[in-house]
Amino acid sequence: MAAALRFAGLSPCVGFRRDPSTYLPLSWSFSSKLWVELSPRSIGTKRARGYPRSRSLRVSCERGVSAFFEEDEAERQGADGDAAQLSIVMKFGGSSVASAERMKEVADLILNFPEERPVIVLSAMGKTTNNLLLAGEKAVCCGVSNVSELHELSSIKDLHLKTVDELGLDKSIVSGLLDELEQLLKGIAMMKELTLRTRDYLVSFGECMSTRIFAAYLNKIGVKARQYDAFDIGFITTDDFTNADILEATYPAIAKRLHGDWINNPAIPIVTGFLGKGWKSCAVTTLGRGGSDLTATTIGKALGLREIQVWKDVDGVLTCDPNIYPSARPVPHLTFEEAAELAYFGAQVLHPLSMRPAREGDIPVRVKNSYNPQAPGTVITKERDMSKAVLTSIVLKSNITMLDIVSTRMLGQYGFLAKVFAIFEDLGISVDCVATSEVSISLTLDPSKLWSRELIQQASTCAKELDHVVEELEKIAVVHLLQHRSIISLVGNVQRSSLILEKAFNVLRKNGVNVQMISQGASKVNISLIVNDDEAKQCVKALHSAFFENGFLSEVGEAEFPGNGTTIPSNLAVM
Ligand SMILES: Nc1ncnc2c1ncn2[C@@H]1O[C@H](COP(=O)(O)OP(=O)(O)O)[C@@H](O)[C@H]1O
Ligand SMILES: N[C@@H](CC(=O)OP(=O)(O)O)C(=O)O
Repeated sequence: MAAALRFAGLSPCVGFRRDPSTYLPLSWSFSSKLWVELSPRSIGTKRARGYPRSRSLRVSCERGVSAFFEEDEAERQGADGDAAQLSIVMKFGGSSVASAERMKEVADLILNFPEERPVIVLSAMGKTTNNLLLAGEKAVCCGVSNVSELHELSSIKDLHLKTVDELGLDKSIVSGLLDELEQLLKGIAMMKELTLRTRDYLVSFGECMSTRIFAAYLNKIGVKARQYDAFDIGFITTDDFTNADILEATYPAIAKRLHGDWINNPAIPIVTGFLGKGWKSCAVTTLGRGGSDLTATTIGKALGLREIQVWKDVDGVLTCDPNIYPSARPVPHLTFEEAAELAYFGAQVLHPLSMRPAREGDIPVRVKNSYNPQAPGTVITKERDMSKAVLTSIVLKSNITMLDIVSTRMLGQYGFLAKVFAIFEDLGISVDCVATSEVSISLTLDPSKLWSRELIQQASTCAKELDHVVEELEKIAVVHLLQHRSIISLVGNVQRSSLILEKAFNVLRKNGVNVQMISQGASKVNISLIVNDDEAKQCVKALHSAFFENGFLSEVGEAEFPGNGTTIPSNLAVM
């Protein structure tokens, strides 16, 4: 859904957003000051068909100069011919493409929907990203001559060469990248340093290899496919290596590239998840762990697709992390807001930012199980019937740091909260949950920033950073740093917060647990309870039993899941 526009002899490209109130940068490389606006006449028809019918687009620059453009003929033809449009995006995570066998199954799955014209987004095979990160860390201190012997490097090589072999493909599809990877690790060993920028380049090998293998396999079995590296087709990000944000300019750029190629020579696009290109550095960036979900929703919005599918190894978004509670059940329907809150508060199943493009584009997201495609999965949409909903899911985020901050001045001191938050702003640390009075404040620190540092094993840096926060706060307050806490988030219909809290506190009281802080976000879909780390898992199990397994009024009730005879563990007290 892109159009090439002619302007003063240039052909900058734009994609069309669905929201008529928003404007697009015409082209990130062309001029960030130039914006494109769809003429009002085009909005209605575009919403209905996913493409603007109007041929006239008004373009204005900051000084108010306007001009009219004409769409490129070839793309107009493509856009008008509905049969030619790409229709959905399907993202397959690492577990879905962990082996040759799995890749064949994914190919079958795609072929089972011949009426769809999907864009495919793939993550790295199995545990490849973790192995790349570990190999990088070991390379820093193992010495150049020992790099070839690194266990993680051997695992990566074995997995990819075996997969290529079992799929009957040529070794050359990955051998060049594997050599390059080894050279990179030797470079890291020589420098004895692994910067965040190099780390992102290092992990990018995972997605670069999985997509090349899969595209080659599809071509081999007679299904035309084309591989794309996201950083080469317009995924423009900030330069925050390991946690980059996608910039607005990405949408028109990828729409133009994917749509243009599809019109000229249709082939299923196979795109690397997780990766982007820093807008200043032009280096490879990554979108944070699990970032392929975000790649998929970004493509969905950019192309105005009908549906975004994320294929996992579970039957959808579950009522709780199955690693904590194996009998957790699939949640049939969620709103974008609920899913975003679940992801933000720690449910590993979705990337925390992945709901944003889907919500902005109003495109349904379906979470499906590639190991069990028959399962209905979870559908995530803008709205759902909340009349019977109470609790949707319980999420646990462990190893949280909590701060109790009490003003050293007496009551009536205005500006205290502002001063506290200014300190966090200065230090670039964001806050998760907050509870306040006029002179005191309890808060938890957003661990995502600290997590990424933990990943690179800079625990000492992390501790130093916390010391620094406390030092600054102690200039205006008495501060207690409380570590090893957990946030239990109750995501659901907070219109019924009294009911949820009554039930939850009864369960916690019977289990002898004292809640140390409670916070209800403005989003009104989440109540967070802070407890000690060592009590948290038991609490989640007890809460899950009480809310989902005792006939308690809940949208996820027995009627929808007949025959689920899960028993309550005997060591838990529930209502
Ligand atoms: N509420 C939840 N619902 C579903 N899965 C969850 C939830 N919380 C944690 N998980 C974990 O998330 C995993 C799926 O996410 P992820 O590993 O990122 O998938 P993929 O790599 O296939 O994209 C599941 O295997 C499960 O262990
Ligand atoms: N491979 C990356 C990106 C990703 O999204 O992976 P997955 O879809 O397997 O969670 C990671 O492990 O973080």
